Amino acid sequence: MPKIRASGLTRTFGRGSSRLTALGPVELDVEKGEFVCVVGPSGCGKSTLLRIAAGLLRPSEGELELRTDARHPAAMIFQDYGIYDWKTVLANVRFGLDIQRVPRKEADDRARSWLSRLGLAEFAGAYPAALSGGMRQRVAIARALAVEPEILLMDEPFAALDAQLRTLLQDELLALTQSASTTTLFITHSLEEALVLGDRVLVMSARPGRIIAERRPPFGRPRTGDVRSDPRFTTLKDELWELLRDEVRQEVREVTVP
Ligand SMILES: Nc1ncnc2c1ncn2[C@@H]1O[C@H](COP(=O)(O)OP(=O)(O)OP(=O)(O)O)[C@@H](O)[C@H]1O
Repeated sequence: MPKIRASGLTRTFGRGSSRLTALGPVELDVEKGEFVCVVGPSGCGKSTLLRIAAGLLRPSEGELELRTDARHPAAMIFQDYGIYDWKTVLANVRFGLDIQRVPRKEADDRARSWLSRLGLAEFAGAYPAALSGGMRQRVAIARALAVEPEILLMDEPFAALDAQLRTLLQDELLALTQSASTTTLFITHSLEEALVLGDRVLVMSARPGRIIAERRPPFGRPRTGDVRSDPRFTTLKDELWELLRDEVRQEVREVTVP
């Protein structure tokens, strides 16, 4: 049984002459423990897909089903971190556990243990304003992983970070999701990122976004960031870009030609 299944999933926005089909139809199965990356031109509906998966938006047609049990929910990480500035780092990481009514002591212990895994132990009592962008993003990751989610939904979580930090966090995410067998749906603009992280990379068309191709990077599991220097890496990246180029052109044409 797949952990995520979309069938005939479509989303439109607006009405009448301003009606716009943003996404679909999308057919998608993500198996337990699989890491699936989605790439596609700007505006093709990637975030819409993820927001539907997170229950923040409803499909217009079709459905998207997440199969989790109550103890291991789905967690979502956005590009803009989504952490609360008025809560300490520890309280931010404990947030999902508090919602799940995990007893205080256990929640504290679990939150602290995730903070130390992500190198943030000494910042437990700090407020997010005192942290760098990379540290804030690690708080968001710790918060999502602390609930031990069965499914992790990530919308360009590293897009705002510099290249070095991004590489570092990709490697951390690889290690964390592999050790916990988390099922992950990950949106990115970066083909490199998709190839480092994904068991599968799905390529979406220009709007309305449909899945037009799929590639399986031939790097085994457990995997580390070393795959970046694998000769097959560049070949695959070129191949993905080949698939994507026409879609990006189409999107640019739509934006520039009224
Ligand atoms: N709430 C909304 N109301 C109206 N239109 C919307 C809404 N949300 C998204 N759209 C439109 O739907 C289309 C898809 O948007 P979406 O944000 O899902 O694309 P995306 O692939 O994530 O884009 P990007 O890569 O630039 O982040 C866009 O044309 C966008 O303007």
